[in-house]
Amino acid sequence: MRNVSKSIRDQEGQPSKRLFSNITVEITRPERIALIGASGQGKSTLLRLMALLDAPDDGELRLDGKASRETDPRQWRMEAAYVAQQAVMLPGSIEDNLRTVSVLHGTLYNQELAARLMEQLGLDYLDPGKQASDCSGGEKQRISLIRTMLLQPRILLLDEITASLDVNSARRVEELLTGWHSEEGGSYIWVTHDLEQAQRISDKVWVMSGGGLHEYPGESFFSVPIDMLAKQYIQPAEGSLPQ
Ligand SMILES: Nc1ncnc2c1ncn2[C@@H]1O[C@H](COP(=O)(O)OP(=O)(O)OP(=O)(O)O)[C@@H](O)[C@H]1O
Repeated sequence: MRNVSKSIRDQEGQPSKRLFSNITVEITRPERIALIGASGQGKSTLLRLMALLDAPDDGELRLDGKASRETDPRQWRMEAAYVAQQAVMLPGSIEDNLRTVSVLHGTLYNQELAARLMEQLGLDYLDPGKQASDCSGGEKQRISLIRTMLLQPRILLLDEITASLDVNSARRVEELLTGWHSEEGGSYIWVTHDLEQAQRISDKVWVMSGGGLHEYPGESFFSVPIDMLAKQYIQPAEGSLPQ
C-alpha cells in the first residue's frame, strides 16, 4: 500500500474529513499483524480498502506487484479476504452458507476442510442443515470466518472477529489462525481492541492514530505494560492522541 489516503464523505458525496493520509506499508513475507487504535481512527476502513471493498482517494495498492486497478476485484478478494465484525448470513442452511463461496467463485467445495474447521472452532455440534439465520451471534461469527477460509486466501483481513465470542471460543479462533499462519504461511491483519489478544496473535503491530499508521515490532511494542499501551493507543484521553 503506497501513499494511501481516505476521507469521510458527506451525504452529497463530498469529502468532509480526512480519516488518514499517506499510509505506506508493505508485507514481504507471511506476517501476523495486529491493527490497533482508538475507535473511529479508520481501522475497518483500512481493511476494507485492502479487500477492494472501498477505494482510496489517493495512493495505490498492489498485490504481487500488480496494481489493484489492473486486477479483477473478485480475484483479488480470493487472495486477500475480509471477515467482517458483523457476520452476515446468507439465506439458507449453514452448509449452504459454507458452499456459497465456492459457488460464487467457481471453485470446488472442500467438505473435508469445512468439517475440520467447524470442529476446530467447536461448531461440530451444529446440524449443517440448520438455518444459518437461527444461529447465535458467536456461531455466525465463526461460520463467517470458516466461509472465508474455505476460499483458501493468502491474506486474511480480520475485523474484530472474536468480539462476540466467549473466552474459550476466542482462544480456538486464535489457535486456528496462528496455526494457519505457521503451517500454511498465510498472513493476517487482525483488528482488535484487546491488547492481550494482540500480543498473543501478532509479531508486528500497526497502530492507527492521528491520521497515520505506525508500525512496531511486537516484542518492543509489548515490552511496555499493556495498561500503559491501552491508555495511549486504545483509550486515549481527550486531546492526547499520539501523532
Ligand atoms: N460509509 C461511511 N460513510 C460515512 N462515514 C463513514 C463510513 N464508513 C466509516 N465512516 C466513518 O469513518 C470513521 C472511521 O470508521 P472505521 O469504522 O473505519 O473506524 P475504526 O477505527 O474501525 O473504529 P472502531 O474501532 O470503532 O470499529 C468513523 O468516524 C466512521 O463514522
